[in-house]
Amino acid sequence: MAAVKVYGLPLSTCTARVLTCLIEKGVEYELIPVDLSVGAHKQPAFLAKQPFGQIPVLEDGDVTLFESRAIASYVSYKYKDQGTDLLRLGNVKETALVGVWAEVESQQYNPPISTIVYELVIKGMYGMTTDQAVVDAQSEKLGKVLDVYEARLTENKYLAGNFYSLADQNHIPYTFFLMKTPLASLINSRPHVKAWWEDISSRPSFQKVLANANV
Ligand SMILES: N[C@@H](CCC(=O)N[C@@H](CSO)C(=O)NCC(=O)O)C(=O)O
Repeated sequence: MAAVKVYGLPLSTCTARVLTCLIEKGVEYELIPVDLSVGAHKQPAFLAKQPFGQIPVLEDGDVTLFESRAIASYVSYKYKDQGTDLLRLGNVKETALVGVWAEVESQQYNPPISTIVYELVIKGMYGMTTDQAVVDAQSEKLGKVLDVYEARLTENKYLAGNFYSLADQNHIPYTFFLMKTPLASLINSRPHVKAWWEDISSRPSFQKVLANANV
């Protein structure tokens, strides 16, 4: 029985963000499915773990956490001496740059890409109609963010420097879904961004998340 429990669904983007981190750090975990389709995440038992009623939640002994990025940071720090060095704690400048680009993912990249994925992927799963005006507006915003990434990745193999880090890793789940839409062009039209995406998404950790989700 693994000490670490993750409540979520294997291909929910935010659950995948946590699972990818656990695997990259070589941490055993048990995934406990939460059936969103029946509203299990809105029931009192789950709300007691996650007051906003969203997945994922991580339980590690007497620690119960939510917010996937905070969970990934916790895992990266607690298990800093095993698996990939995702926080670069031996070099304060590198740690700081990991923090900058992890925040860029959350504040600049996530808002447009999560809206695009909702409109082009999630809505379709529930027979809802895409709002193309929203997609167009968010595509323009994401394009501007990716222009910054293209310039950064021309100088550095990864976002925080010439090392893979949590900053890169946090991008993977939503970008995976974007690449299944016609707006994959936003990534593929930028050569350094495209090379970066192909590199980070081919890592065994994320490939194992996909395999476990039968994708
Ligand atoms: N900022 C949070 C977002 C969690 C979230 O939206 N979870 C979704 C599934 S993943 O896309 C969710 O639980 N949706 C159901 C709902 O919001 O009711 C995080 O990073 O963990």
